Amino acid sequence: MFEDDPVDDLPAATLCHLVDRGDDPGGDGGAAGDETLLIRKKRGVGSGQWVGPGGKVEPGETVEECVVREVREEVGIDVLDPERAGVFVYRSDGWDAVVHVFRATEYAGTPEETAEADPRWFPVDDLPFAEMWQTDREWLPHVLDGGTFRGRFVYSDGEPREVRMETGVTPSL
Ligand SMILES: Nc1nc2c([nH]c(=O)n2[C@H]2C[C@H](O)[C@@H](COP(=O)(O)OP(=O)(O)OP(=O)(O)O)O2)c(=O)[nH]1
Repeated sequence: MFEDDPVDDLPAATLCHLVDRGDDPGGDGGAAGDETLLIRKKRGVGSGQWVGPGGKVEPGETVEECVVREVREEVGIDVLDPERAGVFVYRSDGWDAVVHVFRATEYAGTPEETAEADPRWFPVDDLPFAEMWQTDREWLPHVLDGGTFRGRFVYSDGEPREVRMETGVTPSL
């Protein structure tokens, strides 16, 4: 899957997909059923789109530390039980990365808008795919359903040109 990629040299990044189950997920008075927290990114790579919170791993930081820090910085909550759900190599004209995807169900605090992100809960069966990275629709349903994946997505001119994915595998490189 990653034989042609310099995975050790690519920048690492994280994404967090928080799933809230129960009668009133998110505590926002919304409908019953599973919901997931997405942010509308205000700046950086992919700004304007809906994505899971996350960002680049800093020097000396583990991916687990990164995902907790990024969620706190972007929406002001503490994720308590992040687990690895997937990993993908992302290649494009201007930005390449290894992206580590986490799933979580426990958190402390209430998501708040920050300078970086506008958070909103979405029903897991009604996600805004038209305003998301195109290849997220390939893997996000598996992650929200408790599954795992590995993928390789090559974009050029903003369009996915190569899409490879396997599910039900250990989410490591
Ligand atoms: N959902 C989704 N996110 C992706 C894809 N490819 C990709 O690089 N990303 C994410 C991973 C990182 O979270 C983000 C790029 O980092 P960023 O610009 O948000 O980093 P950051 O918030 O730490 O920003 P900075 O302050 O470090 O510049 O883009 C993709 O295909 N789908």
